[in-house]
Amino acid sequence: MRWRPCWSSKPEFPILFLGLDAAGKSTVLYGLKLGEVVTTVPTIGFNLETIERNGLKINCWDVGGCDKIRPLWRHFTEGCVAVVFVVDSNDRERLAAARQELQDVLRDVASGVPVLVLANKQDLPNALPAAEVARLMWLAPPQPPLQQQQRHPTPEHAVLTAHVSIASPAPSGEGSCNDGGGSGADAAAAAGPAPSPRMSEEERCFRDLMSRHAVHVQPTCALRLFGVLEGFDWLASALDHARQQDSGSGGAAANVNGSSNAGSSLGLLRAVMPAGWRSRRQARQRQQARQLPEQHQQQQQQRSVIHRWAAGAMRGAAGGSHPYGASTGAATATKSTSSGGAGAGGGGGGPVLPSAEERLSGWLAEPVAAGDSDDAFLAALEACEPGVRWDHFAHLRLAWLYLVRYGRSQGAARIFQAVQRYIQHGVAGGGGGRTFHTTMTFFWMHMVHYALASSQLHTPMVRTSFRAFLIANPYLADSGLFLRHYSRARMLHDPAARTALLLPDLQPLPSLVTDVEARKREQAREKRVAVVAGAAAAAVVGTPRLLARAAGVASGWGARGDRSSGGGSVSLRREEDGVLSAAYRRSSTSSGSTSNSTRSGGRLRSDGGQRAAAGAARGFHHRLPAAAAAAARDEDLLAAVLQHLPGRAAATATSGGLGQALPSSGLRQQAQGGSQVAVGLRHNFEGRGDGGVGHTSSGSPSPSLLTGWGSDTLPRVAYAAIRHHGYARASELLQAAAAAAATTRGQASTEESSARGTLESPPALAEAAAAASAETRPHVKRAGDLGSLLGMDVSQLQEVVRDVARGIAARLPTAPEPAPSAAGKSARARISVDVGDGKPRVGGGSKQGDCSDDEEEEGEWLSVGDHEAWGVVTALNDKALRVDGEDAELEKMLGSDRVPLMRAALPQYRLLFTSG
Ligand SMILES: Nc1nc2c(ncn2[C@@H]2O[C@H](COP(=O)(O)OP(=O)(O)OP(=O)(O)O)[C@@H](O)[C@H]2O)c(=O)[nH]1
Ligand SMILES: [Mg+2]
Repeated sequence: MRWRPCWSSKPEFPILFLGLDAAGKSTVLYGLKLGEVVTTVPTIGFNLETIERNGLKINCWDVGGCDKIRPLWRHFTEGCVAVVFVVDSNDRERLAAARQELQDVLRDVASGVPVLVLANKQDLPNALPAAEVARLMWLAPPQPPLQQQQRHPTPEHAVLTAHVSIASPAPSGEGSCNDGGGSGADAAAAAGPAPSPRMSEEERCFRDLMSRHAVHVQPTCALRLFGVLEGFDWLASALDHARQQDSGSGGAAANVNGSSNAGSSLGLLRAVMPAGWRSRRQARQRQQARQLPEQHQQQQQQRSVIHRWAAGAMRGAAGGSHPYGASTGAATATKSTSSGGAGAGGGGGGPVLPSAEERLSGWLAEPVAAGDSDDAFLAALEACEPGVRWDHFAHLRLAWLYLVRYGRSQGAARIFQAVQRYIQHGVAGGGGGRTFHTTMTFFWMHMVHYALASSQLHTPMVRTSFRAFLIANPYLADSGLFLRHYSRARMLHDPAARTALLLPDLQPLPSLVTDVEARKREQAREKRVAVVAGAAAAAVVGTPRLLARAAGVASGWGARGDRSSGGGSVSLRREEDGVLSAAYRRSSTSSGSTSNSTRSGGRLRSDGGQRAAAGAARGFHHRLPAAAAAAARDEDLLAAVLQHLPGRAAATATSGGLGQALPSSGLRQQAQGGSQVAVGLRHNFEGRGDGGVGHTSSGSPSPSLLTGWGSDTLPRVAYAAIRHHGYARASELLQAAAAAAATTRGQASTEESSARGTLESPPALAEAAAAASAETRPHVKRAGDLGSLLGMDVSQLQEVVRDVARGIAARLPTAPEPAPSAAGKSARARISVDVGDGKPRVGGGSKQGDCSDDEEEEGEWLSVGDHEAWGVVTALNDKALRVDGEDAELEKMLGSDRVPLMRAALPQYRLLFTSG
């Protein structure tokens, strides 16, 4: 595409991220942008992100690498000032293909443009070292003639020997095939052709091409953000070098620093680019256009689509709104980002999908035939048996199955093969007239992939049950979903869409699962939490005064700590919206009873409720009865859950009858009781407006209620409920489940506090219960806002399913440390460091409980990522912190004599200290 100048005050550099599919381009880009690892799905089209460094704006174009998209690369080359080529070092078989693609694309890139090759995925055990990647890609200096080399007994030995011979002389940095700061001339010397009679024509050609560029091979692990910055340091110096050379030779490089013609990136590019390259390229394009008018026309179309997306992204119009509205649930997990710029705008809440809802309800209501297993379905499909179901349901199912079983790359290939083969056999849809549609197949495969990636983060069951997958992603049932991205003309009437992958012309397909916009916001807040982490660290070294001061600073209360007060505690609590509450509690001990006060937001309050809730946090259980946990059939699970809902509202509700329709589970009676409870609880919620149903349950259900709730339980319940009752009534059930969770929590609180003998008073219990039920309030409110639960649509139901499932999962007593990719989705961490008696005690666990009186203090809360929270818990417990902050800040926080102590004693964990 033609680079369009952006008249901003800062010079801009367009940089291209290229590489085969799944090499890690998007991961690298967002690692660079956010300093975090994001969850990706294949990029269909491109991502465009601006990174600002040292007063420079770098526009990074991350273009999808799958084979169907690679022809698009050339549209992006014009005007780029650097190429970042990402290689999967673990994918040995495709190194040659990667080299070929690099060669092809560099033909369209101006001479002198530096090329940074990232030998990515170095963390994988089979990854080739960067030097070996360089050698195999002909980026390292050529080997001496064979007769001068040792003969290798085995290929493995050859690789090893070659690796040593290349890597050892590298003068700067591991795996560098030429000096990072070196000029293009240096690179040319390294990669250029050498007088080797053994060199093939192909290699000679490649080396000749590469000799026009400065090249650097950098080992990276994008998942750990290792090596990436080093690579870009090289790139920066290479660009700098190019500019200096250019200005030295009288070029217009003064523009770079914003002097004459300031801000014109085009001016900058012209300064950086050697003269004449543009006209050569244009001439080649003209020639191609003459040769292949149709192809040219198609290219023009693609180009205009890219233009539109890019313009959207440049304007920041992408906005991050998810194309499927609320239906994709998890707050931190599912929004599309500025990927490719949403030229057509995301459309906010998105339309209700009545057809999808009906269709999904219909699918779920279908009886599952005895032999209808996933294996049987695939086997019949692969054997092209005539009777195999071949409709939208079947397409989704086959895409889901292949992606779950074979993963991203292999799965995609199998989907294409299966569909193509099936159509070729003429068995699809009664035969005749059907042809394979590349763009349509791609679209659905991508959407299934996206749905899988975004929902599995918080609902693992979507990987094991196709029906659960559908429930979690109901928008997929809409067979017209593609119309949100493609015009009819493009998808249905353009013959090119059948044979090639056309980019959507309305809005880009989602390519990132992580909500990048939210991440950016969170980062801004995370700065502040470092102070709290400092407070926690101070607690470890036993400095109550510093702890107090740090905590005070952290929450803007002023330094109130006092060594003589006997200390206090800092507690952090992460909320669903990513906010972390921080509270410093000073404690004073008198006559055997502890009376604590929490100073927070300028108010002093009793922390009785907090203590009660903290008890609930530690002792909280949702016990699912063994019968239910073992229930193989979803219907039985549903019935068991209904049976164990608290009985308080049984007397008040008579109209719901959710369980009455349960046809064949044999648990009708229990379910019936439960259904009444469900409705009753809802009424109760609505009536009181505060959701306070918890401990007052007159049915006094067993305190061992609902253990075994996992993130899969609720989707299973929901599935069964939807099957038997339809969406509307199922939503009531979910409300009830949420309420049950709250109720149980109240009971657990009682149980816990009585066991500890610390709290028996009803008000405290009430507080704990209220705090617990507050969680369900949003769900109820959401439903209430609709006017009637019966009006609840698919997307809202979906939201409830996810929210509640997440809530319940988060409450499991042994909440595991969140996986990196799941950060921010489900785990909520609570940390407390008590230094009351001068000996720090560290506590941590999943968040619940101590939220009873924090609501008003929201403004005072600090944020922290899950990793930080969990990291602090783990680290403090292990007594293994690595303090990696500015010495000056540390000293401010801890006193200069303590810095070495901290560093020595706590080597493992990184805490960034800021002064707040
Ligand atoms: N083990 C490991 N996995 C990585 C690394 N970098 C990326 N990945 C994973 O590789 C997969 C592909 O990463 P992406 O960033 O989406 O790859 P991409 O190059 O953008 O792929 P396309 O968009 O299809 O062109 C993801 O599952 C990443 O988590 C790495 O350094 N190590
Ligand atoms: Mg990508």
